[in-house]
Parts: sequence; structure tokens; C-alpha cells
Amino acid sequence: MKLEDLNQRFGIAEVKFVAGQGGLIKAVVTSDQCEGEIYIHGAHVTHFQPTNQKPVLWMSEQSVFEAEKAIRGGVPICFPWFGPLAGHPKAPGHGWARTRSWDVVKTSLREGNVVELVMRTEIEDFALAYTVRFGEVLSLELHVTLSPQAAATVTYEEAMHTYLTVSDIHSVSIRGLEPAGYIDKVDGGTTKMETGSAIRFDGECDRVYLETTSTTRLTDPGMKRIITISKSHSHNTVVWNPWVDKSARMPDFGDNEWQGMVCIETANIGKRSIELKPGKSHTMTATIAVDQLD
Ligand SMILES: O=P(O)(O)OC[C@H]1O[C@@H](O)[C@H](O)[C@@H](O)[C@@H]1O
Repeated sequence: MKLEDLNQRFGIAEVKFVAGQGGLIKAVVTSDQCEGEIYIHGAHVTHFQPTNQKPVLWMSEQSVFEAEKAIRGGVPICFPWFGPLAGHPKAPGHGWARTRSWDVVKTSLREGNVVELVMRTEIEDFALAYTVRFGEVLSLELHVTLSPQAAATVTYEEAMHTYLTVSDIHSVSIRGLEPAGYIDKVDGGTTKMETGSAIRFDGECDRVYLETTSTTRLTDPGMKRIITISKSHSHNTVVWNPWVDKSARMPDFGDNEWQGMVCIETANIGKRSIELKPGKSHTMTATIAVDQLD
């Protein structure tokens, strides 16, 4: 849909559609609670800033904004697989959802001045509805339905791959995942156990935490804040920072940008992939809140 049509059908006082970077269309949200942005490309939230706080989501200055490419930063949606697709080296990493144009279904102002946007798309036999609520907190809800016409049960992986801004990766810590087993992708995919009281960073980190439904808290003394991610119907949390070498290998990631970000991803992957029968649905949610440290 064209920009004018989007504004005519879905523009409200708090939501305006504009041409964003690379000419891709984004919705700009402004309310007394927060500022936010979501691109139609990938239904990709690229900005969330509660009033009187600093931006919560990290964006790479090197991000590419092109129809075939994924935006680097914000909240990419990974679906229907996570990471590389086993046995298909040419398939795009993290699936199709983050590189396709989604349809806007609804914009509304809800109770408490929370701005809600709903977007949808179809991928293979799945219908995806993504509801994003911009308020004092950011709430993300991915609702997946397998078509009643599908021939059989289908399995998928999913993640809301949240990139968070931090003052300095060396000084932040994450609590809430211990004790949990995790797959250490930096150490050849071996399974380990988190035993410390908090996760801290001193090198590349790429971990899939297993059997964890708990809330995670990212403490950032430099920014004097705690970011809390609570979730539902998600059994994995992925923690990722590419550090020096991997950043250098990624063309859309600045060489030193790894110091100012970390990903805490709400997911269902691997053994926790979701299996849907025809006509059935599954909803995964994540809520991101910010509290000031005194
Ligand atoms: O470069 P991409 O496809 O956006 O992926 C970024 C990272 O995403 C993380 O979720 C994965 O665990 C990492 O292995 C991966 O490198």
C-alpha cells in the first residue's frame, strides 16, 4: 500500500506513516508515554524510547535498508526458522519474516494512551499477526496460525531478536537465566550449565538458553538503568554479542559497535520448536520495561 493510502486508512494522531531510510515505509509513534518506530519491511520495530528515558533499542549505523535485506538492530522477527536452515545453506538466516513487507491491519489508541499497531503476513501455510503496543513499556505479541487447509502438522522456530542499547558491554550483567542449561554456539554447540549469579561479558557470546520461561534483567550501571524482559509461551532465551572478530566480518555492523549492544531474544527453537496442527495457533509475547537505577 502507498504512503498516502496508509495514512488515510491507518493514520491516527499518534501514528504517522513516513518514508524511512532507503525509502522503506515506517510508522512513527508519538504519545505522552513514548516515541517509537516500526518498519513495514519485516514488521521491524527500530525505535522505542519511553518519555524521560534514553532509547532502549540498539540500531547499527551500518544497517542496510533494502527490500531484500534484514535491518540490523531493533527487533527482527525470526520465522519460520532460527539461524541457518539445516541442510539448506542458501536459505536466508533467521527465515523469511524479517525481509518481507507486512500489511498493516489496525492502528489504535488504547486505554492508558497505549498505541497499538497490528501487522500481518503469510509465510508458507502460516498466517502471522504481530501486535506491537507502544506505551510506558513495549509489548510484542507474535500470533501464528497454521491454515486449516494445511495437509499436516507443521513445525516452526521463532524469535523476537531484541537488540538492546548498553553503555558498555564490559560493565553490564544479565540476571534471571541462572540456573539454566545453554547451548554455547561459540564453543561448537556444546551444552553447558549457567551456574554464576549473573551473566557478564568478556568475549563473543552466542548462547541459546534452554527450558527457561523466566524474566531477564539487564543491569547497566553506565546508563543507570535496568531493562526487564518478561515473556510468555517462550522456552528459550538467546543471548548474543558478536565482539571483535565477528563484528568485523559483518558488513552491516560497525567494527566497534559491539561495545554498545547486547541481544536478549525471546524464542522457541530447536527442541522447543512449535508444532501446529492445521487450524491451530500459538502466541509468543515479550514485554520490555525500563527502570531507572538510583
Ligand atoms: O546476522 P544475522 O543473521 O542477523 O544473525 C545475527 C546473530 O543472531 C543471533 O540470534 C544468533 O544466535 C547468532 O548466531 C547470529 O550471528
